Amino acid sequence: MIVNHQTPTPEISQKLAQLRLTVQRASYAYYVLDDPIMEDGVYDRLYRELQELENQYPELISPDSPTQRVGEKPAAQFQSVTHNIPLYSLENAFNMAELQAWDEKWRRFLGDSLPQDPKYICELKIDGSAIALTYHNGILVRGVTRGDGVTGEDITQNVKTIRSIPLKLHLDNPPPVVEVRGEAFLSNHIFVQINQERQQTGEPLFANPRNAAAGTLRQLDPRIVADRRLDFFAYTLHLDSPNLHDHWDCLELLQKMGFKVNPNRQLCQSLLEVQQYFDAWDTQRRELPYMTDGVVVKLNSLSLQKQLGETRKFPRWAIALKYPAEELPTKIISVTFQVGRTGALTPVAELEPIQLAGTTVKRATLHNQDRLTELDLHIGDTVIVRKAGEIIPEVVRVLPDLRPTGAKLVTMPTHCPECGETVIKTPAEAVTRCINSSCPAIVRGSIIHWCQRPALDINGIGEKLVQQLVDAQLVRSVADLYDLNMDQLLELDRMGEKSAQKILAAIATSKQQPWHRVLYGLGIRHVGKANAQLLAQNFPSCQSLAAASSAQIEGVYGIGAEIATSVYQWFQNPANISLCDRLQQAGLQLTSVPSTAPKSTHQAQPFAGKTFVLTGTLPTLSRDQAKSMIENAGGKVTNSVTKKVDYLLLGEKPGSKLKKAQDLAIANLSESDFLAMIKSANF
Ligand SMILES: NC(=O)c1ccc[n+]([C@@H]2O[C@H](COP(=O)([O-])OP(=O)(O)OC[C@H]3O[C@@H](n4cnc5c(N)ncnc54)[C@H](O)[C@@H]3O)[C@@H](O)[C@H]2O)c1
Repeated sequence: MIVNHQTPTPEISQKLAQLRLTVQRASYAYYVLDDPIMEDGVYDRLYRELQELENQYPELISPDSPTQRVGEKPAAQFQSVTHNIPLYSLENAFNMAELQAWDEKWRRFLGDSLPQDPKYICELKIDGSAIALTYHNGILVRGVTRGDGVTGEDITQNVKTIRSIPLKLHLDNPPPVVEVRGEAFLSNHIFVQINQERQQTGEPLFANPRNAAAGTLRQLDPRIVADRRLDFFAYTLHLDSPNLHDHWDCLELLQKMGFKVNPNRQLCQSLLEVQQYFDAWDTQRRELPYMTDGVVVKLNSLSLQKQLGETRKFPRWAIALKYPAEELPTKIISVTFQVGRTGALTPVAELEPIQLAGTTVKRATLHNQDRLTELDLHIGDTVIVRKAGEIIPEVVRVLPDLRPTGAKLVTMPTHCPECGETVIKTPAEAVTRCINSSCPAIVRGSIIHWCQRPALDINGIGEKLVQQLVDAQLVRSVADLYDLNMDQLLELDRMGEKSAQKILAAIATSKQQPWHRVLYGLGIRHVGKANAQLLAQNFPSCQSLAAASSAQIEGVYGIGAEIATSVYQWFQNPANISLCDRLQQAGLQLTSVPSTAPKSTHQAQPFAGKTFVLTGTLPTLSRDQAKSMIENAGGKVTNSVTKKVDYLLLGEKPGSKLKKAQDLAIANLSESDFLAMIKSANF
């Protein structure tokens, strides 16, 4: 513990009070209302910050600080009862270094009486709600929520509805008293089902299965509890017996007594093995039908556990090693504005760097003016940043309680930060745009897009070279790339003859790329890879597409009105027509082998009456694109897998929907199957 002997400044006291208030509010919403106001990762981080400040200034610790207790005292819905043995929380570790520090700490605590080769047990940390069960002579007499660890609520009637909790222990000679602890939880698909029902009846949705489980346990009507099919894994047995030497024995005995014990436990000889278990389960856990948020590491020996005992909040012999959060709080240092290839200005938050889901995040997108207004963002704000999967980090929320006094509101600029021209805001789009087509940022963006792999795939032309080419005014549009010569390239900084040759060769090769990639490369708004393919299939030449009416373009399955208008308008601009002419003269493929004529708008709808569910990431289509293609073809997209679903459109890293669909024998479609179905219906 770092103890600071300086008196806290008024700013520190104020910051700590604000932080305490925010954590208190979150804790109440989470434990008492089962309705969290922030992500767990965010809570954990703020809690840590509060803990660290309190460690630095112990005189500022107040007895009502969330760091001073386990959970919250529940609302007086059920009878409040004192636990026979306190129900502790677990200390958290967020990385291996913290796990190592815990290991050193308990070893230090034991001093000379350190045992030889202590073993660890790793168990999955089930994201449910802890309950304490008491059995008298083998009969369940009491079930209690954790509450604040000392007192909980008597929910015996509700506990009796959980089928995986034995009402009578499977023992011939049960001891007079047995205490069992474990986690009550809901499977993911029941959680989805409950929320669907709540949505239909207009009730607020549960944020996650854990809150849903906690909320269910505290339902006053046991019939509702029974209906929700809670499940239970036992993980602690309090029983004095000479035959029990370690935690592993306890888990086996619990199983014999008739409890479900999570089968994915492992005995580990070292922290390295613990790490291997933790890493392996980081992916495997996504296949489980219930949520887990970490691994609980426990010392196996019961005598060691006894020697170490507990602090006021945690056992010293166990720790929860949490999987990295995808949302964390940090601070806004400043906001910059990026101009994209379409001229759209994107506000970007420059952040105090944080480690998020395995990478350092320093910047996050703020999308557009509407988002800025919605967030009411001020410089210096503490914000929640999310990075899920491959998605660019984004600011999802502001914590206004933690705003510094006098903080400046962030607004969109009135002039383009690149070319200085006045920007315009299109009311229909929520986008602020620079409309100067020779704005260097727009030119650079369109050339980078042209050279990227899904477009013309010109190897060797990256952002730096594009910047040089535009700055030297050698390239003002993509067509200029095809006029570049050796001498011009050699004049650029750090450009050798070999590199220049390679670049010219790559530019020449790009002339072979098919029409749909040229179309994608043109960067017409809303025309992504899949749409470019669809359009090129239906309009086999640039000329035919340029001559098509908006209605004809919209007649292509998968092409909505917005895309059609954007394409149509693009070809109405004479500058774009002359760009296409120049590209054609340069030898690019603006025609494909004709296979079809533009489609009429009156085709049979191939997916009429069919219901689709999407899961995972598709190779080329975004979810929105796939959704609009299905809807344009007469189909319906829903979120939950039920018997009424006809197809599961399956991408990479699918979620639990895949398992559910397999159980219900619903047909899977890959993206290529799906595109083939659309295509065959189109021809
Ligand atoms: N989102 C919010 O606003 C908010 C507010 C308060 C708390 N929280 C979350 O709650 C957590 C703190 O809650 P907590 O005090 O219950 O601690 P915890 O959930 O971090 O860990 C302790 C709990 O783990 C559970 N557990 C699951 N599997 C277990 C196993 N195999 N062995 C032993 N225990 C197991 C038990 O219920 C135990 O009580 C934090 O992670 C925090 O993110 C979130």
